[in-house]
Amino acid sequence: MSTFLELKNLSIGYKKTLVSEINTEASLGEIILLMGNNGVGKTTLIKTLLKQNQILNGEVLISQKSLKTISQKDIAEDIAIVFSKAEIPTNYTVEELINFGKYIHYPYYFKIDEKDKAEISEIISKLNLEQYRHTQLQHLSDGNLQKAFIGRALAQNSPIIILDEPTTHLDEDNKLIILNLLRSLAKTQNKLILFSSHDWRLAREFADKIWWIRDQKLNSGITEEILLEHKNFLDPHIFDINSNFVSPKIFAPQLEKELLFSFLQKNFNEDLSLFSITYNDNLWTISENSSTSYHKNLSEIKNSLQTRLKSTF
Ligand SMILES: Nc1ncnc2c1ncn2[C@@H]1O[C@H](COP(=O)(O)OP(=O)(O)OP(=O)(O)O)[C@@H](O)[C@H]1O
Repeated sequence: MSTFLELKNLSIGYKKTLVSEINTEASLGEIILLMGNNGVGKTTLIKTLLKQNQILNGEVLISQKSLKTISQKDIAEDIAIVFSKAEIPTNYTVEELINFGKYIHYPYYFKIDEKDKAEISEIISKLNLEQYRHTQLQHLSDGNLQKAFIGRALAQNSPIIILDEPTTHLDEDNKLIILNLLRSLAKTQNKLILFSSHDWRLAREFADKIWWIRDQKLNSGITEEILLEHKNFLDPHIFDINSNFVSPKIFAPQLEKELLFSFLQKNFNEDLSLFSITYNDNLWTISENSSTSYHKNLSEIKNSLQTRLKSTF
């Protein structure tokens, strides 16, 4: 894979610098998750790449061309942006929206030709939007709306697709559909996909790399390497609702780990660090010194821990 997008000593922001000395790169076929707390500058970075915001220092190279030499009009040849829900144009159908992706290449009076039409039909079918082809955007579900915007970006045929918080308004099912779709686009169509989110769980499952903004710096790396370096990102201690509660050691896949943590935190006000709880083959094992017990579900775990705590104290 060769580098397609390079950020060199890049500083971004407004009057005030938000992130400085960004040095990183990305290749076609990669999917990159842009992370960081509210207000760190994720949208500002995206706007800078789209030339909607001035570079404060350093440079951006797309396919070895400096962004400074690419006109704002031509940037759409390189980067497609997928809008979020807030920006729905009303009274357009799915097909009309996806057609717009083609217009960036032609003057305003242009009419799309047969080849473009065939390509648009293929995009609609790939996104499973056939039955909504003539539906107006305001009547679509959030997931299908997001797909229609992705369709527009695909019609644009640009090598880079950027999405600002694409999953924020989506339920879990739609989130998975969209993320799987993005992953398959990166891999099968060799697109470079950059999307921002607050959700670290998405990183592990969907991103090849993380760009992570903190303390005015952008850290970048292979997802698993960043997560190994910062194990606390994977700890489920996100919402500390119970100050006396101390978690047992939990050995389980991330989702089960988070759910068990959340369940225990709601039900115990004690230090459970003496216990280890392991999930394997749909069975939970509680170990404490030399005693071990097996449980099928969370309520059984709760009963067992309560009994053990009573006998300890
Ligand atoms: N046009 C502007 N002029 C000056 N400051 C701005 C402008 N737009 C945004 N900012 C400020 O820049 C900072 C970063 O904003 P930005 O939207 O890039 O953050 P973000 O990381 O995308 O946040 P969020 O996760 O909340 O979307 C914020 O403090 C914001 O108020």
